Amino acid sequence: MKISKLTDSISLQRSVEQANVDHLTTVRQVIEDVQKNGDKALFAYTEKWDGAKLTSLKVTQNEIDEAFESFDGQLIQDLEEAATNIRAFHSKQSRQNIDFPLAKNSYIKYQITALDSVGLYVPGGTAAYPSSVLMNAIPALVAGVERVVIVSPPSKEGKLPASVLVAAKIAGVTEIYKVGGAQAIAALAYGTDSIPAVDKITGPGNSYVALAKREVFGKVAIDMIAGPSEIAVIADETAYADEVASDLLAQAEHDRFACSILITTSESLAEQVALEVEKQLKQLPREEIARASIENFGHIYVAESLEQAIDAVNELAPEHLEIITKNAEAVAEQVKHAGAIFIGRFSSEAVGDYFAGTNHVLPTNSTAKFSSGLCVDDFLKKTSVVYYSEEMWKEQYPKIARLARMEQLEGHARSVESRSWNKGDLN
Ligand SMILES: NC(=O)c1ccc[n+]([C@@H]2O[C@H](COP(=O)([O-])OP(=O)(O)OC[C@H]3O[C@@H](n4cnc5c(N)ncnc54)[C@H](O)[C@@H]3O)[C@@H](O)[C@H]2O)c1
Ligand SMILES: N[C@H](CO)Cc1c[nH]c[nH+]1
Ligand SMILES: [Zn+2]
Repeated sequence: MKISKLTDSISLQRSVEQANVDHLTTVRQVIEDVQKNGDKALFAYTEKWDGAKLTSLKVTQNEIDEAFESFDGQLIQDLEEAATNIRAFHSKQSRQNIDFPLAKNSYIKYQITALDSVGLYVPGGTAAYPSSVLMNAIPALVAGVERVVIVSPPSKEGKLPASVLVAAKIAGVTEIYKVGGAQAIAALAYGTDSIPAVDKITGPGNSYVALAKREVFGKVAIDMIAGPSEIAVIADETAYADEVASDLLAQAEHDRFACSILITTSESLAEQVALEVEKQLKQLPREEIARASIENFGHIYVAESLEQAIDAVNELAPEHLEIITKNAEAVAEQVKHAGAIFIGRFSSEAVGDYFAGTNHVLPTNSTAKFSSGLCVDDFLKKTSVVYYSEEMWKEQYPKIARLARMEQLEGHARSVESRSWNKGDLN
């Protein structure tokens, strides 16, 4: 792994930027094709990129039940416990209503409603992500969304992994389609004969998925740009090099475009971590992916001070931030921009990826500067409501009419005044 001194300019904007341009061209063609040719295009792309020849996209109840019955009992228990933790944390998230009484028996408020339909993207190109089923579906169901749809790419045999179907059953989702990538996002946005369109698409995926979500935004809502995974670790001389290396590799193994960055105040830790990464890479079954990610987008920076490291992280706004230093909680309080923070050596990112109860669908590519991780609010809408009594209107309408005329909007002024035209109806 490359080691250099921390300067002002470090970035998560991977040189994928160039690759993204190519990916974007593909993504735009795919979306146009799905819009025009519907299911036919879905079948063609599924054969091209997933190697599966399908004649129908929908997973049957039978397939879900069979997967559940033949699945490892211990893993079902573990998934159920993870689901319980995720549900507990997300159930605490507010559907906070603001009831705001005004004078003269009037009021304004928010009316909070769940979205009617959402499409959850569950990645599956190079690995199965049952954990992403739970992370997407539980907040949607806690919010009260009626139609919750999962899309995920099938294997060459035309199947979804049993683990994904089991997690869907545990979460309580039954509408599942075997389609992934940009074509799945296009289908959810525009609808096809097999897949009726949804109102919002959430969930993580590779750069094709993330770009496709960005392209269909406006036709549907999206949660955020949750692309190839990232981690930044701030560590000082108290950290263990082998532990830090294992955390960097845990992200690198997700994707060739994943990004793992260590910022440390200890030169000696920097050197040891670099050696450890090389050693541990060989122990990973996904060595090839992890190595490509580390070689292209992995970096160790030596900072002059903890303050410099924190400033750099706030500039990076990484998807995940681990803090393995003395007084790590105090350091965490100084972080403004990160998708999720993991404090201390016993809270490695994998704890949150699977189990703690926080959400692992998180903003990447520095979008944590303005986006949050997936939560119940992503599946809710707030409609403002206004009720003015006649007395309230009588007192306020001249002010409102004046403001309208200030904007030279005579129609607005007349509209608020018009209630005085029919005097017979007033008290
Ligand atoms: N940010 C987050 O919250 C988060 C969470 C979990 C996973 N992830 C990320 O999800 C991603 C999972 O990636 P994945 O690839 O394993 O699965 P994926 O499901 O995201 O993508 C697989 C699909 O990509 C499409 N594709 C592959 N090669 C293509 C090509 N050459 N042209 C057009 N389309 C192509 C195919 O349709 C395929 O079905 C990783 O990047 C991982 O880091 C992110
Ligand atoms: N680290 C991923 C988010 O970037 C989430 C995940 C799922 N499974 C394992 N990890
Ligand atoms: Zn992970």
